[in-house]
Amino acid sequence: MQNIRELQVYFKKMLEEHLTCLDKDDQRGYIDAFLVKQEEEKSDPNSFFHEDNLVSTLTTLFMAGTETTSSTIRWAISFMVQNPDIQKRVHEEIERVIGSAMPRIDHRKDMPYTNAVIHETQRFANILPMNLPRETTSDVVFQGYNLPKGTYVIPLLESVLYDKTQFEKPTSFYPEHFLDSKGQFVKKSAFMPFSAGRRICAGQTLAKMELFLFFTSLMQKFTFHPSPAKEFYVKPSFGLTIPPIAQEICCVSRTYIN
Ligand code: HEM
Repeated sequence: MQNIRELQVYFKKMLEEHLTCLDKDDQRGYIDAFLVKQEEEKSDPNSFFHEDNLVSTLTTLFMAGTETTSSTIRWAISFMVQNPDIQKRVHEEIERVIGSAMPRIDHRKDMPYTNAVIHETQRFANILPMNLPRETTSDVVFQGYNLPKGTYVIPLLESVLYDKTQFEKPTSFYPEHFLDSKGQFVKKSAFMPFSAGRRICAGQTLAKMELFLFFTSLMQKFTFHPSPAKEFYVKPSFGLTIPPIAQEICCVSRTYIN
């Protein structure tokens, strides 16, 4: 998919296909539910349920929901290559809790170390350091500062994710940030890669499930090593979000899996 325009053309085509076999008593998902609502409200000129909004929300969901997760997984793999001891502990936990079964989301509560590694990946990778830009819709007084209506606001997530009053080793990859002394997972209020407040990431729950399932599935099947031919670096690149730079790595199949 080259750009937003191409994506929109693709979604418009998809809507036409959905319309040809739409059954309001057997809705297949978001698009069908939206189209049924659109039909119900077609006489209302102020309805939000029209084609432009459907294409726009689909484009937003697609763009917000793909690169974010894939960049985070790329960081997680990079951190595993860079930290073989941490990778080994994740493998051990997977062997103990999941074995060769297919990873499921209910495994997560029994996998504090892996969960901490994923949280630490999101904290340390910091893929949206400047969040999404926002604008005040009315005059606001925030902590003694006047922000007139129309003020451009860039909440710096990085300032929280790397806050040394909240994280013991903010500039290191340190999964223990999310573990207590007994090795149990602990939540941190400063863990804000999804932002906070009313405009917090709409896909947060889905993203957390995806990250756990994708990461454990990859780690169950592979051990990740640096390529013997090239030096391995963990460095940020550029993009809509911030992924790591592209690198050659070796993915060695884990033999205990049949
Ligand atoms: C690692 C994965 C993800 C991260 C780190 C992430 C992070 C964020 C952040 C920081 C925002 C801006 C919130 C704000 O303005 O305060 C955001 C917005 C949003 N995200 Fe995510 N996101 C992720 C995955 C997803 C997924 C999987 C979806 C859906 C499929 C999604 C859908 C959205 C949408 C629709 C918004 C806009 C919300 C709004 O403006 O009200 N995100 N995300």
